[in-house]
Amino acid sequence: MKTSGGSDAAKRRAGESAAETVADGEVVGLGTGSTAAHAIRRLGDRVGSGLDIRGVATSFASRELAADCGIPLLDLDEAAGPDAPGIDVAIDGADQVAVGGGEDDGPTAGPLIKGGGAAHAREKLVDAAADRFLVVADPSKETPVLDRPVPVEVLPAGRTAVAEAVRATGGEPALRRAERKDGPVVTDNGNLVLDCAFGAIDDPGALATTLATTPGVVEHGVFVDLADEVHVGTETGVRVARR
Ligand SMILES: O=C(CO)[C@H](O)[C@H](O)COP(=O)(O)O
Repeated sequence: MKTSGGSDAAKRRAGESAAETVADGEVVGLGTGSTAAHAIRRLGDRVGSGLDIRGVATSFASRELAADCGIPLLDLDEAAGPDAPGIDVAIDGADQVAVGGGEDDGPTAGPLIKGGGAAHAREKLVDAAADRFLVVADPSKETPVLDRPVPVEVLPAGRTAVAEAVRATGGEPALRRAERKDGPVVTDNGNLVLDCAFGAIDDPGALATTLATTPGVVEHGVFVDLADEVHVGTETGVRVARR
């Protein structure tokens, strides 16, 4: 399991806080990464105590962990068809989340960057299909303005064309390389990832549209208008920002 960012205790508080909101009978999208893994483990504990849920995994890694934790699983196709149960809630991590001031009603949940684990294509399918999407994060992920490189999953044959298109919009693409093998990271879908630096992203919606309409792009890691709640674990508790 890839880990990143803040303390494991903060990630655990965030993941467990979101897992506690899941109710009996729900279908639950299971995110990817070290923070979402805490939510999956907590859900596994609750299943062991009688909670009746079914999970929809967002990656090979989350499927393996959920199976190890005893969570019954559905494929996304089984969960999302016209006569299917749908997804009640998804719990997933983020590499960066824009959290607004919200002085009267508390902090507000804004857009995200995801894909540090190269799972953002399936994550977006599952998170967007859910009635409630809960983001779990530690404080190192919060920012007023998104500025991390955006992971862009590309068809291998489109790698150079997409890189040129990104440069034409002022971005700087870098092919993600594997740490434990010579060569690139290959996603669960058999594609490559370009991490594209744009500096401060003043208009995430516009960037999302530009990337989504670039031929060769399978999916990008800008998630706009999807998060309903952001559970931020701290060293002492959990803060929740709402949409
Ligand atoms: O988007 C993701 C995977 O594609 C992860 O949710 C994101 O990278 C956060 O991971 P972590 O909780 O380990 O910091």
